[in-house]
Amino acid sequence: MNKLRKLGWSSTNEDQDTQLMARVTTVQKNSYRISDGEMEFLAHVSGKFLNDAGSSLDFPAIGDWVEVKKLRDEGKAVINRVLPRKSRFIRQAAGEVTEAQIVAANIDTVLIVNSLNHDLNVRRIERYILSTYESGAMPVVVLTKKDECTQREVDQAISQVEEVAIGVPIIAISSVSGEGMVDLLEHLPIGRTAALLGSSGVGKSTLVNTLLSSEVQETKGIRESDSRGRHTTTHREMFMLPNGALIIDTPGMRELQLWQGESAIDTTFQDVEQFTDKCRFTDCKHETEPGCGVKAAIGNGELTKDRFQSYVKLQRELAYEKRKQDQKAKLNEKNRWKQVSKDLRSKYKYNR
Ligand SMILES: Nc1nc2c(ncn2[C@@H]2O[C@H](COP(=O)(O)OP(=O)(O)OP(=O)(O)O)[C@@H](O)[C@H]2O)c(=O)[nH]1
Ligand SMILES: [Zn+2]
Repeated sequence: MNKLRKLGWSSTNEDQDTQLMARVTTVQKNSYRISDGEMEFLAHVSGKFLNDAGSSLDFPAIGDWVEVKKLRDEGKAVINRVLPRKSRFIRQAAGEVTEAQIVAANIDTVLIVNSLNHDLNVRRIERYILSTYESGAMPVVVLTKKDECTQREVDQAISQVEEVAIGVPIIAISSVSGEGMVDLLEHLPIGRTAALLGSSGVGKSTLVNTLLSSEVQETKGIRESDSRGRHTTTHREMFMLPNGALIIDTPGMRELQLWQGESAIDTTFQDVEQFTDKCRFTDCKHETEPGCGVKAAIGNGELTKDRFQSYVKLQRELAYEKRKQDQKAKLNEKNRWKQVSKDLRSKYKYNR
């Protein structure tokens, strides 16, 4: 029981048989790393699970609590059930190929990370706050790189953010000087699970390292019982802080920023889009085409080049993410069917 608490097990599901419970710490291609707070297992879903699963949302995600059958000697486990989720982040389907996917589950607190020194994007923060509430988690806005700003700049940024983050804690920190870390840790108590959300370069990895560094050896907590020392090279996505809080830092959450950017691109780049609407050709690349509304707007000073460039950049990132996602989805689907048919084959053998 206590070992599960360490992993964030909460009293709301105390009627479960805790001997069978474990938490998903990493999702691999067709398998999962799970921990019961004492030992780590390589886990697969059971054949029945596969047969019963209606959609990809039914499959385990990082942060999920699962009911398992443990094969201690082998360090393996079979997942029979995913427990109801307290919160969940979903990456929405794009096109027909990609199905909605769970990115992470049972997150209590989302740290919405933004950098103070450049690019403080209030609209983006607003969007992240909304999706955090939608997921069932609570947001905390973290403004990084305080050491690079004057107090006046910090105050200004905070009051800007306050306008879209009513009732949301806003904490300015510096991973360099350590300022604000104590305030931040107040939102990360023992057994609480937090995840990081924020654009590239705002300092997410640095923040995790800073939070971990006070007693680095304790970060092994979740994985240390891997007696044979295998699988230790797996990319670590769930960390325990020295104070007992859990941090999920998964690429899935990092990609989420772009997926959400997509639906919000219209509102964020309305100023640009009013000009693309004027282009003569609907598939105008805004390069050398005649009758380009964007070129005209840049020419007469209604639109700045910089603004247009960041619009192009975001669109490019989105297109790239989408391609990557579609490819991954195809692969997943293929692997899943491979697994299903393997499963059927083994059942068939067994029945004879
Ligand atoms: N001055 C200052 N620099 C920081 C701080 N935190 C991070 N940085 C720097 O900002 C840069 C980006 O930091 P990362 O932690 O890699 O950013 P990230 O959000 O993890 O970026 P991705 O991995 O691309 O998502 C690095 O050069 C860090 O050294 C801070 O508090 N102060
Ligand atoms: Zn154009």
